[in-house]
Amino acid sequence: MIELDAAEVTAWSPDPAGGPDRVVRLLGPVSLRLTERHVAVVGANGSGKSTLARLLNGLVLPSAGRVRVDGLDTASDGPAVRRRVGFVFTDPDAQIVMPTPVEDVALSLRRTVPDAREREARALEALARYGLADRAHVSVHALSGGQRQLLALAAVLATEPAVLVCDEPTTLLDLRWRTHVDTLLASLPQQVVVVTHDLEAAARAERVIVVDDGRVVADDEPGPALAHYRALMGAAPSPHGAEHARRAPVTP
Ligand SMILES: Nc1ncnc2c1ncn2[C@@H]1O[C@H](COP(=O)(O)OP(=O)(O)OP(=O)(O)O)[C@@H](O)[C@H]1O
Repeated sequence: MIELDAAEVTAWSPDPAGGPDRVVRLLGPVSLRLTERHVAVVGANGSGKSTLARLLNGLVLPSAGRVRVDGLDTASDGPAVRRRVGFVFTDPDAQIVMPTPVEDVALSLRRTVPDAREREARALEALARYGLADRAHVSVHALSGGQRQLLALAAVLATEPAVLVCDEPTTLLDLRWRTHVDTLLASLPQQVVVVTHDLEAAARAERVIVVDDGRVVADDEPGPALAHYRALMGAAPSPHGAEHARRAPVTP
């Protein structure tokens, strides 16, 4: 379980008026218990979604309050937390570092699988699982954007994290790849927390957290949470009622 207790993130920021740097609050205080298998985080640009996502695996540490994953504190147990919580960035190029897919996935296994041959075999298995078997030995530059995002996911998932946090994993993808990655994320056995601007994808989560101006302003099932977000953005309600569909009563 992920627990945030009055977690706040502050940073030093230059004063636009030319005065001394000031401390600005980027997020919080936020208190949450995340137990659902699929949680979506939505909000305007610059609202604090990435900051919240990064708190969950210790990429960002709280300036005040605490963040714990299965009882492990992100501030004092960072490496153990990062073994439990995998993180996928919007831009796969931010996390692909090796020349070929098989080497890249193998790199992510370096701590858990000491034997190089076993590591390569496990990397090939992971690539096959995510539909990249025939791309295992090509240059990563020969992969499409969608294939690169799949590779980034495969490399993280190969380490078998208990939780996967994805920061806008489909923003750079076309509709076909977006659907593919969304379907993959929905099928994973682990807890998945996804930051997204895709409200249809958010509507399929069990819980939606709406962030605005560094605060959680709604935290609910998709219907009410996304209605709140649309109202906040001054957007018209969903024409298809997409965010209500999942929760519609089922009549026998
Ligand atoms: N290290 C930092 N120092 C100062 N300000 C920061 C830092 N990191 C983020 N910010 C600011 O904090 C705010 C929230 O940023 P964050 O990246 O969490 O927003 P976001 O909701 O993920 O935005 P987007 O949808 O555009 O990715 C922004 O105004 C950003 O400029």
